[in-house]
Amino acid sequence: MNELIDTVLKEKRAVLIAIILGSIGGITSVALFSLSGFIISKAALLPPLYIILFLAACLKLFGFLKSLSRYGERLISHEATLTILNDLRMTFYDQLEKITPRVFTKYRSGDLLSRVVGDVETLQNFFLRVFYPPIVTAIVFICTMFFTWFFSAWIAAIILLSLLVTTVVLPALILMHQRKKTVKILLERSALSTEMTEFLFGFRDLVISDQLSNKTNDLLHLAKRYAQQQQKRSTEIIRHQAYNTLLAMLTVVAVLTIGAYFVTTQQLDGLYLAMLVLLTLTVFELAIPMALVPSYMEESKQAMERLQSVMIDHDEKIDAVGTTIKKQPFSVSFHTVNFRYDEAHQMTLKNINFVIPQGTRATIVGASGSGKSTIFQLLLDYYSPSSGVVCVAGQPLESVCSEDLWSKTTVMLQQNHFFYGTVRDNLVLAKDDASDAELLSVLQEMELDFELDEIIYEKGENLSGGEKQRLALARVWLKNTPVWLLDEPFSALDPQTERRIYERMMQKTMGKTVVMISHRLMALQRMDQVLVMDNGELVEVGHYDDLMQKKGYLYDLKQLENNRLPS
Ligand SMILES: Nc1ncnc2c1ncn2[C@@H]1O[C@H](COP(=O)(O)OP(=O)(O)OP(=O)(O)O)[C@@H](O)[C@H]1O
Repeated sequence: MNELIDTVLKEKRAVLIAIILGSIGGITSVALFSLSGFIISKAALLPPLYIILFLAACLKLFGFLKSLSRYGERLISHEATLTILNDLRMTFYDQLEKITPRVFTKYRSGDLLSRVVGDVETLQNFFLRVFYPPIVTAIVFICTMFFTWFFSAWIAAIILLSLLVTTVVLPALILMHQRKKTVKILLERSALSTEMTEFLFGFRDLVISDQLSNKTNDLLHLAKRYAQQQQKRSTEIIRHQAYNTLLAMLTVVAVLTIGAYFVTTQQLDGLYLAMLVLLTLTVFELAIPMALVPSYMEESKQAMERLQSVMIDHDEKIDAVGTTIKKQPFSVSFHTVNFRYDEAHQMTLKNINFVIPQGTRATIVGASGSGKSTIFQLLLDYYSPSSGVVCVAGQPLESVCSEDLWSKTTVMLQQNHFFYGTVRDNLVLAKDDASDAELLSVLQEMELDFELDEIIYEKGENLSGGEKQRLALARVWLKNTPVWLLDEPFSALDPQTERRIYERMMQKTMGKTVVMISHRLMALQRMDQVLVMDNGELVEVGHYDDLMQKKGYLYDLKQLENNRLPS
């Protein structure tokens, strides 16, 4: 909550202006209606016309001031709210970026989406309805009280008592009652968003496996539960508003009754009775929204806690400030590295040691599931080793700024994302200042016959597996930093295309540090080193010719491949 208050206080100027304008709006509103009551009573006594004209002019002035200040208050407060929400969303996103992809081990995409969109959106109520309106209401009430005091201390006391019940006692009771319900509504929204996202991701598989109607029913059930929660909340809000309205009406009746009594006992001039009644009615109208403060406050608190909880587990990563990598291309090394994924029962990497000197090329081979891609996960600082040290350019990775590492490394993973948009949009992600001529030349090198303005569907749905891979390779070509990490870059290509693009890659990466993961044991002799993984262990490292001569793991793998795929 303190963090939320700090964020709001960054907009001090807006807060102050909103309070001033809100107070002027409230006071002029009370003045407008009080004066109306006074004019009605005064007119009955047939005063000189100029007095009526003067009072009517004041009435117009109050009306004008009320509208102007209300407009100003809304404008300033909404502008500040949008800035606050923008700041919160950016901060959350920046922090999320630092802990991706490790954050996905605990949170699903839809849940994160619901937090970054829904929970942040919920926080708008904190400033607009919780933070400054009670201050405005208090100021207006205090001014009204002083004004009323001139005419009757008793009536002022009644208003004060009702004020305390409306703004303190009732909200406190509501808050106690509200807590559990607010938690539920955010959780239900999150559950719906999470399932909906997975539903969309897996839509095709659900259709194929004839599970669409089951999953749709699950979703409808979640949507119903969320709608029920929303309905419950709306009912609660209306009920609380009704309590306040009832209280306001009782106060008006009390003021009228006591005022009428004081008129009969001549303790109050009858001229002011209508004014005091209308004043009470107006000032309590301002207090009715106070009934919503507890539920909005609780909801904001829950939303903020949900945002913070994502970060709490990873704050050492968020707060880390690393140094930049000085050398280009840089070496890559693992020193006695052991690693286990959070949920895994056993070590995925066991005692891994290797050095890939700067400007050399290495291929990691091994059976599926032997831990090859996990080496990349650690190298890219997506995960930290359970023990041991991963170094780039001789610097331990934990002391390196991750953004610097990512910007200096050209990476192609097994799964590459394509966004809905043109071929150009998807390529310039790798190099935003690339000219059309450059993009077309890279497409040609990748043997892709695409127009730059051709549309690519979400996740590259309208591309073949091989086209996706070549488009991802085109990005690699464009980024082209001195260090390349490629995970199975040719697995979806036919052997001829693979050979041609492999050849181009070898030309392009001369003098660069390259680490490539490959299932196929093709052209390994052209690499400086081959690293052989088996069941999480690095079982062989060396030049292809030496390893083949040794007739160890690599030799066996090669024999297996030859037997399986006769040349
Ligand atoms: N995010 C994860 N959380 C938990 N376990 C994981 C995760 N990613 C991979 N694993 C497990 O770690 C082991 C090694 O996986 P990894 O992806 O590194 O293998 P690989 O050698 O690259 O396999 P392939 O050649 O099939 O891509 C596997 O048993 C896998 O199930």
